[in-house]
Amino acid sequence: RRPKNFPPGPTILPIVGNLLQLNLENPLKDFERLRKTYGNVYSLFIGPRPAVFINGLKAMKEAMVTKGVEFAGRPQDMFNNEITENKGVILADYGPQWREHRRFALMTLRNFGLGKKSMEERIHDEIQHTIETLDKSIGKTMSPQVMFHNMSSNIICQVLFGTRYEYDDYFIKEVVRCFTENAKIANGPWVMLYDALPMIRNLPLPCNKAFENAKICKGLVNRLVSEHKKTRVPGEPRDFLDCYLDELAKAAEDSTFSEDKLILYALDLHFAGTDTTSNTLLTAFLYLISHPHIQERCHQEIDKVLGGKDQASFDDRNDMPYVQAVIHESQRIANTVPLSVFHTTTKDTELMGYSIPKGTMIIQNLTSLHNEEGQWKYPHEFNPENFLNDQGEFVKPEAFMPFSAGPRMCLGEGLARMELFLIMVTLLRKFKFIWPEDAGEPDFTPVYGVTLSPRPYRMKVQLRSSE
Ligand code: HEM
Repeated sequence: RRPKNFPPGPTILPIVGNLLQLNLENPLKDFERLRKTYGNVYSLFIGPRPAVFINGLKAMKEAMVTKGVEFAGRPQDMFNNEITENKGVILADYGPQWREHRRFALMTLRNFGLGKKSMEERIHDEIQHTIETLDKSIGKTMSPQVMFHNMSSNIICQVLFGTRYEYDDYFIKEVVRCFTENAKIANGPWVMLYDALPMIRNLPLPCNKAFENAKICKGLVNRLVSEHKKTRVPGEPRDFLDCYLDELAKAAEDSTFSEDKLILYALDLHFAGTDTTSNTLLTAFLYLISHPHIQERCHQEIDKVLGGKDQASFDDRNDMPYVQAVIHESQRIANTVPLSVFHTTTKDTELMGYSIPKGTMIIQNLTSLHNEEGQWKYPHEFNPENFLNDQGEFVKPEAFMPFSAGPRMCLGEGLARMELFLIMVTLLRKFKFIWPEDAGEPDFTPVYGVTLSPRPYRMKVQLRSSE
């Protein structure tokens, strides 16, 4: 039964709750349908566990911004907590471990961005390797899937481990494979059942593959930690691992830092920084190759602003309103993390007049913001005009929240935005990307997972200087 004044929802069945009313392969359409029936704040039972769904800008702002701390918890004792052994930052509950590890990650990202070699340079270095891959495909068609994953993975690897990997290196191939597989398993049908029905947890379920993948990744990062311990110079950190080891050396007794957390913490950041940025890029390029007039306008603006400059800098975005609009529109349409990361309430609270007890699971339906009627000029089509005003200036509507909002908001937003801009501008400056004539109609329906990804596609690569 729903507690008194709890958000409404469909009838709850014993044991399974509302699971049978959802398409477990991809429940996003069901969540939209339920929103139409029950309003912007409704509830569903995942087995015996109640979950409140938040839709639309008004309710989202009240929860995530106005009452941010009250909604800043994370569910524990779920499948994904077991995978990360409660040691990272993404799934850590609201409290000292989360706070200290979040602060540390933000500080490290900032320091390695502003240090000797700026983040912009690191990103540009990696883009050069991608350009080498693309150069080999000029005049041909190629699949961008793994390329963008390798690229995003390497950028965050430089911060975390002080190194990048050749695209055929075992480390990056395995890590990218494990991340992409686990992103689909992590909220797939078997995990929904695992979380809902504790009695099945010891069975050999297909989702257990995620544990094997996590073990492989842990082994790989463990090797890096051991190497770092041998070669580091205390007080002269080369990367995130060194910084953490330095921090451990001076940690107070009540510190939440510990060596056994380091591997999963690094993996947390590596995963969060890989599958998100690359799926956003894949979506952006899918739409650019299927909307050649939009790509052409980007080419014109990039040529005009960069002129004879060697390379783009992140500051150039201020002179490129159209490109900025295209990137943001790609993020809106990509809707890369459609349900954000699940939250919980940290105390008894209220939302839009409903009462929500402490510890209730909160699911942010970010899709509901990105296609909300009244918030966008063109909510249901790919159109950069959504981010341009009548003067052609770039504007960001409030309902744009791909990184979520409030205390748990994505801590990699700054890095991700820099990557998206520099990668897209640099690649579009040099190449024209074309939908292959024999590829049929593009399929824009994304594949469901913790991150949405476009269906695999191919693109033809042309050198712009040869046009
Ligand atoms: C386009 C790229 C990205 C998107 C769309 C994205 C989106 C998100 C979203 C929706 C959340 C959940 C926020 C919440 O629970 O309210 C999140 C959390 C997080 N993201 Fe990102 N992200 C991106 C890139 C990155 C990158 C590059 C990093 C690299 C460090 C990163 C690290 C994290 C971390 C650590 C969290 C957990 C924060 C916490 O729980 O306090 N993300 N991200």
